[in-house]
Amino acid sequence: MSMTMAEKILARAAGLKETEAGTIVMANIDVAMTHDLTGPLSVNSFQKIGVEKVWDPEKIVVLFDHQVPADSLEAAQNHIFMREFVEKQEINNFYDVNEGVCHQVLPEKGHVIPGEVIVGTDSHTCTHGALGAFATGIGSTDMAMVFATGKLWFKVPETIKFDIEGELGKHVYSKDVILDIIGQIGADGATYQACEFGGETTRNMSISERMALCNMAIEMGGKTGMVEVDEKTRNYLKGRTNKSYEVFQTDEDAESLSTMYVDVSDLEPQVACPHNVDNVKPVGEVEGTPIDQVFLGSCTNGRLEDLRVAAKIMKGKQVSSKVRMLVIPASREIYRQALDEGLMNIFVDSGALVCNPCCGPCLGGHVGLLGPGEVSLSTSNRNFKGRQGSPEAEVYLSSAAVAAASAIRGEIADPR
Ligand SMILES: CC(C)[C@H](C(=O)O)[C@@H](O)C(=O)O
Ligand code: SF4
Repeated sequence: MSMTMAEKILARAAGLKETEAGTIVMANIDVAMTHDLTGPLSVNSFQKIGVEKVWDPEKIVVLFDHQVPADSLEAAQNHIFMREFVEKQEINNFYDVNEGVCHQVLPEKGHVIPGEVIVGTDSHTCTHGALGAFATGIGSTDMAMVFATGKLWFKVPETIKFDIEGELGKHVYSKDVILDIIGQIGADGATYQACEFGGETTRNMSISERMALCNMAIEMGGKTGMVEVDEKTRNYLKGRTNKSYEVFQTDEDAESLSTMYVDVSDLEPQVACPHNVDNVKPVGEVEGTPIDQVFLGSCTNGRLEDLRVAAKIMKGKQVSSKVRMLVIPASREIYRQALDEGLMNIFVDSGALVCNPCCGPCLGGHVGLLGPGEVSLSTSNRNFKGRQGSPEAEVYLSSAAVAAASAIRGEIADPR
């Protein structure tokens, strides 16, 4: 039977020869991730079940990233609570306040393996599909069941394949591609679909760029984002994991597969305007919009390549006196590499603030919140009302290049 990558992975995880979209399967979970914000809810629910020990401590990853270091008494208490859980359950895969954002740290540390089923109590867990896994966000009570049994049921999703073709122009990146797609099909355009990104353009993208695509699958309602494993994937995994893995590919004649053709050859830098991710416009239409803050970071665009692009634009220039710019590398590894490459000097010399790897102001829970009436340009993935602080603030989303150019200009600017 012809199947999609998502169907094949879920069938494998459920111990079945085959399955098809719409079927309910009970899958064995390969990796279960929780963090400082949703972890306490998951652990509370787990404790209510009354099971003493988690099913397999080696398959659980606990990481602190949303409020690190603790910015409130509540956050500090959450951290204490989770550290106690980790110790009691003998969970070795524990990353405290110093590693960075879960969706960057998990792949870096070799927890993301092609063909595996990864669940996390965070909606952007779909990012990990960039390495050919089936990865999805789940609720905290679902996670409690995973902790107890190692299993979770799924309705097998249909797949929408984005066949992305064309060469990206100067200062046009995967962020612009995904914003364009979301703008076209809307915030519910791929509801409960496995969003598979393919085509020549995707194949030419780095793993970081593919992660940015998959990261935002949830912003169009997707169950997960995925990219087929290739040489780049294998190279990325080298040195990060010794685990052998199975590679699954979508059969072109799979029944539950639909395809959307996306031509990006004339694509301009894109910006998502307040207050919805699908309110997307070419940068030219919003050029000149005054901004108060620029946030370069997050699990969407806080990677080394993003920092490089921004540093190149900002080198020798000053951040506008009207703007606060926050640079937050997505992980310690990225931070370290950026230091080695001299990128941090460029940011600091330009007047930007460099913070420790964390989610930062992305969801308004930590450093750099916006006040009423303020406008932010952010490389993250959501711009909902109140997302980065005050409900009376406005958030625009863009690539790192648009963010850097705008920080210098003091208003939304075209990096070209
Ligand atoms: C805190 C967490 C539940 C949340 C998510 O699930 O995505 C956050 O990471 C976000 O980006 O909004
Ligand atoms: S960086 Fe933002 S989107 Fe990503 S996990 Fe953190 S809060 Fe969520």
